[in-house]
Amino acid sequence: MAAADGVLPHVPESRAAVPTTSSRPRPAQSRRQAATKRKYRASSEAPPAKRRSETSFLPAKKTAAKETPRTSKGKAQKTFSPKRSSAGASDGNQERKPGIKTSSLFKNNPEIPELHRPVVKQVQEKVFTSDAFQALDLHPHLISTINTVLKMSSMTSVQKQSIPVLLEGRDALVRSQTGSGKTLAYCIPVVQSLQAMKSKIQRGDGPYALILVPTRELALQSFDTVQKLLKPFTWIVPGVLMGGEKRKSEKARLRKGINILISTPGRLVDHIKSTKNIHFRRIQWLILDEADRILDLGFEKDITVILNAINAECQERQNVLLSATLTEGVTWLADISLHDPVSISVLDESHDQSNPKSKAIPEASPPRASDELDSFAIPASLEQYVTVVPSKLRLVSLAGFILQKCKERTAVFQEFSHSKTGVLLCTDVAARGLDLPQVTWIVQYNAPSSPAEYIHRIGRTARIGCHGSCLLILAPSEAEYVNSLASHKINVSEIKMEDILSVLTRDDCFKGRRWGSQKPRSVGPQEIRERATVLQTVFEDYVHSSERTVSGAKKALQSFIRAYATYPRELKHIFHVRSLHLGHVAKSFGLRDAPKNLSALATKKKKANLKRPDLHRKTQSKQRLAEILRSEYSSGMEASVTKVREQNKHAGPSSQPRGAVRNQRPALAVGTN
Ligand SMILES: Nc1ncnc2c1ncn2[C@@H]1O[C@H](COP(=O)(O)OP(=O)(O)OP(=O)(O)O)[C@@H](O)[C@H]1O
Repeated sequence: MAAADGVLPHVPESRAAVPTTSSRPRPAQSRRQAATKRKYRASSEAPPAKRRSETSFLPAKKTAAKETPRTSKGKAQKTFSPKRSSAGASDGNQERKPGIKTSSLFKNNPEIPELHRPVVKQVQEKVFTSDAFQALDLHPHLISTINTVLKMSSMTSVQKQSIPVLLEGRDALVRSQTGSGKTLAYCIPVVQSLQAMKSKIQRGDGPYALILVPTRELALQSFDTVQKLLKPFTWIVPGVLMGGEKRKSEKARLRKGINILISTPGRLVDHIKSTKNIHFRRIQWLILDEADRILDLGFEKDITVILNAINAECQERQNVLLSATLTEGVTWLADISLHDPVSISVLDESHDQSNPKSKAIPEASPPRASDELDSFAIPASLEQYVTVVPSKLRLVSLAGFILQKCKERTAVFQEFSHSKTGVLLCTDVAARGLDLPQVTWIVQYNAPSSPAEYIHRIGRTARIGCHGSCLLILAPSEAEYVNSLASHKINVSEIKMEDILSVLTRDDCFKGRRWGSQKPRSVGPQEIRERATVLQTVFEDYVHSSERTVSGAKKALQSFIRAYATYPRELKHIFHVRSLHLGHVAKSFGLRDAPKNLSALATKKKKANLKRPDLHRKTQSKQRLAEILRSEYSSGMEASVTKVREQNKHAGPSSQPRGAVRNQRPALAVGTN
């Protein structure tokens, strides 16, 4: 048992607000076997009391040796009224009301394995150079805008390498780490070249540059940068198409004229198919930003449609493809979109700079899931941590961690009133490209499905040389994932769960109720358990306080479980729905038990899977489609949803937009100053 080996004193369980069942000392091996068996048991098959192991919070031997005999208070479950239990957190109320179960957080958990994480040498890139923008052959007004409006003086490495190449008129494939300044690496050359055109650009000319990005948030972010750079060049009009807005008003803006057009692929295809006012006659630049994400979201066919539409009207243009991670998919996209590109990789400056590519567009063949290259560059200023937490304790650990990272109350209040701190609860929609400079911690409440996804999520912090940290929360059965990260040269340090939960001892609002006239005891592991239980009970009381919140928690739980279906084959032995104890996972969403239909669904799916793998594939693909229909990416892009449905009809499950289900995975950004 890794947690707190040999350091924590034991407090008799029977005196706790949430007493444990007593158990006799058990040899380590049989405990391990019991843990393995439990691992494969769904909530409907809850283990009988006599097979329950002692808490995983203390070292096995010590717990066993100091075991307290069962007393009349030592029942598995205590009951409280929701009102009392919430209030009890602050007033130490001793009353109990029957009917509502209190969480037994520290029992029946699988053992937390010792993390043997290999230490690997991470790939690193230099972010900044000492070269000023003045060194580039740019319009003086553009330079002063960069200096005064954007408040930037020296170039980043990727900017120093890319801008001159693009100003020469070459196509480029640009790869550099998250938060290294790729947006300006293409925006500056686009603005420089368009303002310098001999015949001055007219608004009514339509698009000269097309910038494709995967999400609306990114579209707005790039639009903002372009708009700032265009300050001195008011005759060039930027515009954004991204769904969420009425198509009619987008059409009207297109009719008036947009010279630098920023769009998500789905929305653009929508307009290509339905809007007469869109044309590509004068396109001089095609930029594919966050190319890997564009592919992850299943936009391959949209990109092919867009390329064909542009090629039909104009052949001569500059093409740029940018990505933080290089995948086989990105290489495929480079093949179909770039002509004789310069390959720019900040990581490896000696890389072959001439890499002729054909401009012919092959059949859109979706890239394979396991297509990431071996290692990824991570900002040197980004500290990475992992914590192994049993499912039941996930929610309180997350809350404890957030509490730990926030400051004492008055300071927090003052900062909040100035909107400088906050916690952003988000899914993977915020994992790519978003530039939130104040974010100091990224917490991953569940693991990403690929190292590339991991890199993008953590890349929302430690941007442009700033300091940042990240925490990945893993279940005990998922601890092996650190080896998978290490094989991609990703190093993580461990934070113990009890160190996270110890923050609860700092505030008496988490104090548990006392039995009888017991004196307050010193702060120890038992105190931490009690307080974690109080916090969990507050969560459960809140969730169960209305049908709406219960239903929300159930949906979140369902999404969480479904997301397990999307882990690639090579990670299935680590992340598999069968390794989850649904009742325990339910607690991590504030539910007291696993919803009945959920376990039925899992069992049914398991059976179907065993008997008819072909049927299973079909069910899975239907589920994926359902997810896509609900996905946040689909909102405002009805046409692409219909199109996805069409694609599935004609091309079968292999053409499913990859990663769409992954959107449901929760990620979390914590911003503290
Ligand atoms: N030369 C520079 N000097 C200072 N700050 C810069 C410079 N270039 C870019 N930045 C800032 O760095 C941050 C990250 O830039 P950007 O979003 O372009 O990174 P990125 O490489 O596209 O990241 P990702 O791959 O995560 O999308 C932004 O806040 C941007 O304003």
